[in-house]
Amino acid sequence: MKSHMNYTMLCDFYELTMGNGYFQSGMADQICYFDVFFRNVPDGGGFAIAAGLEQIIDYIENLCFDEEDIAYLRKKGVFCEEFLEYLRNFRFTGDIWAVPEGTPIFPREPILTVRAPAIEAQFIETYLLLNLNHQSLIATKSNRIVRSAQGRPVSEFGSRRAQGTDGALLGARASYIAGCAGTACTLADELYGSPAGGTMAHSWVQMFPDEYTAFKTYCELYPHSATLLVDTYNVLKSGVPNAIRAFKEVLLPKGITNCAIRLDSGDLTYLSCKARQMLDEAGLTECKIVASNSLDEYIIRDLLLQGAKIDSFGVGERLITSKSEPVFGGVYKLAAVEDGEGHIIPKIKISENPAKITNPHFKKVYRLVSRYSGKALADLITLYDETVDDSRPLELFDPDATWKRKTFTDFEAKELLVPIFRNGKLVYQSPTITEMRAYCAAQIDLLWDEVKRFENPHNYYVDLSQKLWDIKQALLKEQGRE
Ligand SMILES: Nc1ncnc2c1ncn2[C@@H]1O[C@H](COP(=O)(O)OP(=O)(O)OP(=O)(O)O)[C@@H](O)[C@H]1O
Ligand SMILES: O=P(O)(O)OC[C@H]1O[C@H](OP(=O)(O)OP(=O)(O)O)[C@H](O)[C@@H]1O
Ligand SMILES: O=C(O)c1cccnc1
Repeated sequence: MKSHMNYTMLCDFYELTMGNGYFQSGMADQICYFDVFFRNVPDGGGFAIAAGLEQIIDYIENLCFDEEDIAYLRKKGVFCEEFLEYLRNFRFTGDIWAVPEGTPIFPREPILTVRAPAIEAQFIETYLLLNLNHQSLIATKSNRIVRSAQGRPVSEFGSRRAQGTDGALLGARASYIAGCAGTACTLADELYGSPAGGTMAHSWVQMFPDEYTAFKTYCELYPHSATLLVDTYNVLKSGVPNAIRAFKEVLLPKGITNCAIRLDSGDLTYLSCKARQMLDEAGLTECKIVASNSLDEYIIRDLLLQGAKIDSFGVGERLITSKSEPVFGGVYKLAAVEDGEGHIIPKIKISENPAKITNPHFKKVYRLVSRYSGKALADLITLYDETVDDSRPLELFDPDATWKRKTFTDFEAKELLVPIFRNGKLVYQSPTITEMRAYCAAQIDLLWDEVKRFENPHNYYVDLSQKLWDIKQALLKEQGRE
């Protein structure tokens, strides 16, 4: 990263008023456990992809109020002087566990857990959520689009239609982790290493006296990366013929056959098939066809079903805004507190909607992967001090319909949440973005196709251990809800 922006004040005001309240009520140092989890996979998908952790690490490491912040808060007239003084030395001193970026995640399981003194744990909620929510949303959407392209590269083209600078930059980052081949966004490459590249705009073609001169000039300037936009005037009557002429006159004499055209309007199936035929007849069999124009996973799937001859896709607005479902819905909920003598007291949040009742206590998440098929079987949420013994058969049950039971054998149990901060100190070495991208692809490979399909995906099991289930039931009973 080039520069560190301090986002300490990017909190919801109630985090400060509650902090001031905890401070004045003598609860500042009470240790709390909060979980981040989400409830629904966007677009009715079978899984989501976690992203945004690196920005959270950066935020936590740089947490501090400066004199201007303190003066501003004093002016609000609601904070006591002792609390403002406390904020002067405010740092994060707690623990954080999280799933690595690129991990496939499922509803209701913790994807990040915070253990920290009350004020600190409460204070970081908004920044944590906004990062995980945004980048997980874009990673999830991007991965759907990438999968719909069935191995053909997808470039992220959305900066110009993104919702603000972070929407563009961090969206490009998340899309790369999730499988996009690169981005049109130059700064996203410089900052995060998502490879930047691109083609040309219609204005380039319009700037020249004629289309052929525009193409020829571009090929002369960039002989090794010429992708010519062929739809400014008429794709089949002028765009493709002029591109063929430019390739033949400028590139072929140099022995360069690696070139491309881009289609950005009209019927992409019809035009790509016709263009393919024309290129092949001209001997340009290696010339690739790129398509763009308000694409998403459904249109791409449709184009390929129709037999479109498209080699790669540029996808902008519908990816970078996750247009079809623009909210990820991750939440931050209190799961437990400590009583001062090291005992963990589980806490629950009740709702009329059973799906919204939280899972109490300090927890771990295991992913069970079959040694036989190599596929993920289920995730199991346990108490923090439970260990899954994967050398023995394990019976799991549906937490909402406990008579539905299944025994798993011959599996490997892998913990998903890894330590990120210990006593305020960073203990995690972030992988490179390329490693995250490779990890993401490998983890998605563990999922059955049934979980990955777009329509009515198979419901992946996220179960509770017996001990955790018992504690949840006991808390529900206490609240008269059982
Ligand atoms: N064969 C196809 N099957 C399904 N959808 C397609 C096909 N070809 C193109 N599309 C999609 O249809 C939509 C057409 O958009 P639009 O109505 O703006 O037409 P256009 O060709 O872009 O027109 P314009 O010349 O104004 O740019 C885009 O989202 C595009 O990706
Ligand atoms: O449709 P999207 O998925 O968002 O993909 C990005 C779009 O952005 C560009 O169009 P724009 O009209 O902004 O500029 P141009 O003149 O270069 O085509 C490009 O040609 C794509 O159509
Ligand atoms: O490089 C491109 O072709 C490009 C970049 C941004 C938006 N649309 C297209």
